[in-house]
Amino acid sequence: MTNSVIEATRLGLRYGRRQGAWALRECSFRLPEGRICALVGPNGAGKSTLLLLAAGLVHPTEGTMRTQPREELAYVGQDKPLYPQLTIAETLRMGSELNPRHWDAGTAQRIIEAGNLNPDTRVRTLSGGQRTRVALALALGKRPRLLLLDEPMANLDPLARHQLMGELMADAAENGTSVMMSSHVIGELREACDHLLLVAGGRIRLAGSMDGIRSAHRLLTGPASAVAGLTGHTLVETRTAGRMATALVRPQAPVDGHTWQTDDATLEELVLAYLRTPDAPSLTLEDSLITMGAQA
Ligand SMILES: Nc1ncnc2c1ncn2[C@@H]1O[C@H](COP(=O)(O)OP(=O)(O)OP(=O)(O)O)[C@@H](O)[C@H]1O
Repeated sequence: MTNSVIEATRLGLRYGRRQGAWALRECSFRLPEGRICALVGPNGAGKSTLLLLAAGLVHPTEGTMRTQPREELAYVGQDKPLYPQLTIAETLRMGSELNPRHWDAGTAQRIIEAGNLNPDTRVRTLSGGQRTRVALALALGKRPRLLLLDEPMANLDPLARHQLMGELMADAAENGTSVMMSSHVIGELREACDHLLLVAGGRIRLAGSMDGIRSAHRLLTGPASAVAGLTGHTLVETRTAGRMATALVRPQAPVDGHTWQTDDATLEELVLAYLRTPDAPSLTLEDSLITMGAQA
């Protein structure tokens, strides 16, 4: 089995001492090394909390989080703390001084140049999107084994988003970097990511390789009267319109092809079906299951 870069076992976090609600509860999963993982879920699902735990910036209330040591991981949060009075060049110099053994000046510089940024510009004069680029240059320059990104592209225009995502993914592929990245833009994740973690209400709903999760599901279209006959399969969601129904299922046996038209579900269809149906049974694929003896 591939090494894990993250292993969460019955992980839970409650903000505040006693009365606070649980932001995450009973989360168990592993992230195999080398994956680019999309972290998806509605507002308040627990995505930022999970990334903070993976970055070692907060500690679990219960359970365990095995992750990478500080010098092997880079975390870029939503607020991108940079020193406003420093220039871009000074910011990168600070990065190299803080990471003397790992620093990859070429990569950091390439990310800055690709955004046509002048290294002598002060951070305080940069736009939100330009700051994102500097924060990513700093993170990638660190040459991390695990890169954690909390909605990294949120304030970028669509073109800059597409470009920076391309640069990020090319860099991760070249260096075998494992990435966990939260975003609400499913289209961008579908292109870039090969692994999925869907969180809702502080719980893991789907975990595993993107291909594995997609091939575990079928979208069925057929007569509404036949829905009752689907009990042999794991039913995620059914929707009826007049006499017709669509059903997202995890087939447990061959599907009756005379009754149902069978299609692959898109990533959007899968995510939305699970979010609309909080009671649908969760799925953690084997590649994401915590097993005894696995090493983070
Ligand atoms: N510092 C905090 N103090 C108290 N509660 C918090 C704090 N940060 C987050 N929470 C709560 O924890 C839960 C999970 O929040 P979190 O920010 O992890 O969600 P998220 O999935 O990242 O949401 P979004 O998509 O809106 O960024 C929410 O109910 C939120 O209100």
